Amino acid sequence: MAGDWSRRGGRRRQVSRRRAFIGCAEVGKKEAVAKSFAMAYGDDGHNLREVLATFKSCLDEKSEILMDPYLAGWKGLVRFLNTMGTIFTFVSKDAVAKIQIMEEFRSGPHKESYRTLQSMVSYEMANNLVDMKKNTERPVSGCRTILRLHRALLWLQLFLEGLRTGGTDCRTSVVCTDSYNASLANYHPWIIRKATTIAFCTLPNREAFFENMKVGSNEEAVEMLGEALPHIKKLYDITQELYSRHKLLDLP
Ligand SMILES: CCCCCCCCCCCCC/C=C/[C@@H](O)[C@H](COP(=O)(O)O)NC(=O)CCCCCCCCCCCCCCC
Repeated sequence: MAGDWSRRGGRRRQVSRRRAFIGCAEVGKKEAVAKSFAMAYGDDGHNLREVLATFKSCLDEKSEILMDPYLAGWKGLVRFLNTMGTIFTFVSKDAVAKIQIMEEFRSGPHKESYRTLQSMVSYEMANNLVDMKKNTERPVSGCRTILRLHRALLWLQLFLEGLRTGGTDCRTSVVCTDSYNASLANYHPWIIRKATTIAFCTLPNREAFFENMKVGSNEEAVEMLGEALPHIKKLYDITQELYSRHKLLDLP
């Protein structure tokens, strides 16, 4: 009996060790995933100056938009967003999901076709990979994924311009809401618009927002925005023209 017990005990210990091992493995995997997420999107003392400069490096000699720095710019913006409070988690999660879709294309069997936004459009159009009407069976295309980030780039441009030109008494939440209503809001259902505008109310005043940007004084922040904005605008305009030419601006 005792033998059984110890055997049973041993087996139980074995099972619990195995469970524990699987548990640890699961925990380990979860921790590894969380760690890699934190490394990619955590607040590693984001440097917004570098992030916005990344967008400047997107254009190649043919004025095509390089995918890698474009995605790197968005990853940097998400890192910054993650310092604005958990209320924006639903936003950063959506952005991360879209960035990861594009990173998969960029590391997949046709990665060269995704080197630039222009090559992506040509490849996906030529191979009939773009869903022109809502057909959930088909895999999500790069064109529709980038279109969502492209629309957000207009919001970013309007928001940064509003911050740059607003006076010291301008309210970040108002600038953010106005920029959102003039851009992304047109593509979001009521519930998303509601959640987003509520989240905007938690934004600090302009002074505190600039401080969180960690780019020096207010004057230095305004100067940095003035340097970055023309490049962001150029990216937006080139993408808008590309999508308009291929009638892709309304992809579902
Ligand atoms: C500083 C605070 C910034 C707040 C962010 C403002 C943008 C608000 C976007 C609201 C998105 C809501 C959640 C997603 C909704 C999606 O349904 C919707 C449609 O996608 P689907 O067709 O696949 O469903 N997704 C989208 O429209 C894409 C949203 C991507 C948002 C990226 C936002 C990154 C923001 C980075 C802020 C950086 C500020 C820098 C300041 C110096």
